[in-house]
Amino acid sequence: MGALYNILSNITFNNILIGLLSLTCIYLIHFYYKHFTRVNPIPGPIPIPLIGNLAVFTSDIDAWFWRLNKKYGHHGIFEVNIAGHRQIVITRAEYLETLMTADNRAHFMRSPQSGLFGLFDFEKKGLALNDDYNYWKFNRYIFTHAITVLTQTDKPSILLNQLFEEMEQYWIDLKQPGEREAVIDIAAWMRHLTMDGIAMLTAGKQLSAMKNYYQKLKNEPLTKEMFDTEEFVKCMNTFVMDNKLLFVPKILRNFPLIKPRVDELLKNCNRLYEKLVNVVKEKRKEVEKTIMHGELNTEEMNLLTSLIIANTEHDPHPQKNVDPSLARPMTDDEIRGVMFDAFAADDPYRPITSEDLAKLKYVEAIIKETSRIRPVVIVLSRYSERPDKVAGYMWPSKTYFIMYVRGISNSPLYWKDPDKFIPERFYGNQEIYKNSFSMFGGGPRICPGNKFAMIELKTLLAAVYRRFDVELLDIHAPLNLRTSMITMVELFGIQEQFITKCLHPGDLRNLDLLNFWS
Ligand code: HEM
Repeated sequence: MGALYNILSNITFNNILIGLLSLTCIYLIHFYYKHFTRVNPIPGPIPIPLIGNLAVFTSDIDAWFWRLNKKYGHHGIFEVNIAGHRQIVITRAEYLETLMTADNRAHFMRSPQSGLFGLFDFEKKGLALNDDYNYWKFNRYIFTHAITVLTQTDKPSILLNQLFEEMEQYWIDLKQPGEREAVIDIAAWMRHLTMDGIAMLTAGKQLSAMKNYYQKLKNEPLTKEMFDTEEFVKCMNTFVMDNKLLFVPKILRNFPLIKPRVDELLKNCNRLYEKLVNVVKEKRKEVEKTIMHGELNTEEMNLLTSLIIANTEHDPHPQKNVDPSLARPMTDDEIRGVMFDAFAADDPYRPITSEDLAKLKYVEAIIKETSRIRPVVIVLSRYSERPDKVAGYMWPSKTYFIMYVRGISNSPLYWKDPDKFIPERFYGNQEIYKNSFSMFGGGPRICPGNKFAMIELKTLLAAVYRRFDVELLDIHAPLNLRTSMITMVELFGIQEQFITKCLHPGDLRNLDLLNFWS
């Protein structure tokens, strides 16, 4: 005890400083030693310890990947480092085969829970960020089943037609008397319409997001309902755009510049979770009541009801010979996780029927060509659980892979004149090079909402262009896109503080001009 006291009392400030510097030096030497002796060294920017490549956090991810692909992507593979994790970026369609194969158990997972993921309760919840294989499989199984049942009905297109009609009325009303045209922020309207649609389809619940947005544009006095809905839309938007923070290494969580942003995102997420869990609880009570009165109408079910009764004795579509670990009902929190995914998954009237939709092949080609040039999801990630050969190299387990979807779908290797907008590429019997177009990803984690999303996109595109003559307000204005986990048109207004800032259509820059057909 005395010796220890002697040692401690002789430590000076200089000793502490030297100690800290030595530790930092050892860490740096260790980091760069590991970097320069890594398995399969391939080209890529040199990482900074802890952070990796700083550009991930400071610049637009889409523009960053585009630049890196031009510099390093020629051989079909390069590497980056995100928050201390080496990531192998694949830029050739032919190298995706192994990562996209449905039964290759080596690459089922998207990424292990690292960075700050643990704070946000994604572990074991939902699908998109769920990285516990067994829980993901359970959620995926129930969600896919529920959404498949829904998309086999006419419900999604009937609902979208109704929503479009509602939006149309607001647009016409926003037009000044005597004018033939109005300036409309299409991106903001589509976001509100999507929120209304998802709320209706998932929970059978009126969110009135469009109505409230319209009232806001009309400068009508705030009601609690308007405030709650706009807050929900704003919270979702904040999560989708600010989720880069999830990759910040745990050790930096309390750093002065990072802490307030993480706290804000966490507060934001918790607000969303609370709202969603309340919806689930309410719906569960309602379902229990209808079951008690023998009134459960399985024809009229929405996604939430399907999720609540899945694997219970009231499930109208029980699956046979199911792995017993998949045969239990979902908890409220698990349902909340799946609903969160459905809301966060972005995309954006004689009513258009499902037969009409099947015929709209050219509209589908336009959607695909737009998505080829500017995919919503520019990169897909996978994490290997076992050693495997990818892009000609043997990789150990626990390797992170990134499939650079935007680079591949714009590569002259697979597309003639890749910069040109040619929907005909997807029309008729044109051959598409395997894995060179992955709008909805591929393999076991392919987007389970893909059919629903296509119905939504086709219905809305056809409905808007059937009724309106659409022109860009400024054809030369740059595309106002922002990429986090997904690429979106930047929304004006929703990013702002709702109470302090109310926008008039005239305030909006870079928007769409609609000439009404009168
Ligand atoms: C234009 C619309 C959409 C696009 C472009 C899109 C695209 C994607 C992509 C690329 C993935 C990753 C797939 C992979 O890793 O291989 C994904 C995953 C997912 N999407 Fe979509 N999606 C859209 C709409 C939707 C909708 C409307 C829903 C729900 C109703 C949805 C639910 C999901 C879920 C839950 C996942 C995670 C699946 C998993 O990890 O197992 N998506 N989506």
